[in-house]
Amino acid sequence: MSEEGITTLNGTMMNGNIELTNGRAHKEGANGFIHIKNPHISNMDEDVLYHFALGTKSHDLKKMFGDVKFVCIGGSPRRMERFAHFLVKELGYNVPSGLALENITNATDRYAMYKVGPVLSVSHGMGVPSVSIMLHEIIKMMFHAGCTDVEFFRIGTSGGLGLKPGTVVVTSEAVDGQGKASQDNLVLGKVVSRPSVLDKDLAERLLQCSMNDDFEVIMGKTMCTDDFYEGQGRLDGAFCDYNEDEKMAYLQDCHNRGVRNIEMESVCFGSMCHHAGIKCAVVCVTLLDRLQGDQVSTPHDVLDSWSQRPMTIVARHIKNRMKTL
Ligand SMILES: O=P(O)(O)O[C@@H]1C[C@H](O)[C@@H](CO)O1
Ligand SMILES: O=c1cc[nH]c(=O)[nH]1
Repeated sequence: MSEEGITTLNGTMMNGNIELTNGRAHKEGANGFIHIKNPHISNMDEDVLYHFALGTKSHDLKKMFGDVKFVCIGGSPRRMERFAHFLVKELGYNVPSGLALENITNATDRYAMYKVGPVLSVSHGMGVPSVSIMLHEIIKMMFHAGCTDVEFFRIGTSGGLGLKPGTVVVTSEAVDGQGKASQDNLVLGKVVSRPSVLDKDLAERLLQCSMNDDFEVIMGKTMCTDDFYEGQGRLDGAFCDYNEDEKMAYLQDCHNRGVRNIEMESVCFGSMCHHAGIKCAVVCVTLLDRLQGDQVSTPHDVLDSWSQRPMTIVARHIKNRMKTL
């Protein structure tokens, strides 16, 4: 292990898991390090991050990503490219004229990734399987790069419950369709359940980034489902075995339990970041009020401008944090 704490892997036995921290010996509870709870990684000759077309031998991950302090993720590649351009403006970076921001993963089209100073903007596709693969690889990438004190944000869209469409929700707690704040995963045929934990302080700070904007920012629980249609109680999927009263009773019950919006990644995001010792937050705009209907019929140019709102909030937070780095 190097003194600088960046060159080699270091294994420590913790709570029955091999906990790898990149660099300096890791003290239990010490903040800042990315935790890879996998004893096999340190025995591997090379770690290929297949879906990003990156690897520990083919790329100098430390040089490419060692300075990253913020990882912002969202479903759509185009939106995350737009966020990168927005950051260039907000953070005052210069992209030499004639040059475009480069999609770092352009050898594959699974995910898109842009880097603006200490910020990564990465797409994750739709739903838990897609975001889970992406997070495994991005967490390992951060680990191999020796990154510390990294904050992760999901910047997304959602269906609101009892909110004016266009309202932004900062998630206080991510729960599944049964109200559980944990992610169940089938591993070797058995259910492995891990708590989904978002950082409360980070959520408060994000809420305070709301200014005199023409939209509201509120804090509330977010429900994460495995499906957009039946999973979110819609009546307009290809299949539906319940009636409108049953749908409304379910959504009203969710609302009564404090759920203010519904999307498809937050529980997994909170569970994987927490397992890796990463502070994380979820900020989503609501595209419609699910107590009023199911179809997203607002024109796309309006939806596009609404999807900018979570970016505005997170960019303000990043600017504030960068003053302290
Ligand atoms: O971050 P995005 O807006 O892609 O996330 C939500 C949840 C699903 O992935 C998708 C459904 O339309 O939008
Ligand atoms: O209703 C909605 C809107 C966006 N994303 C969702 O998951 N649900």
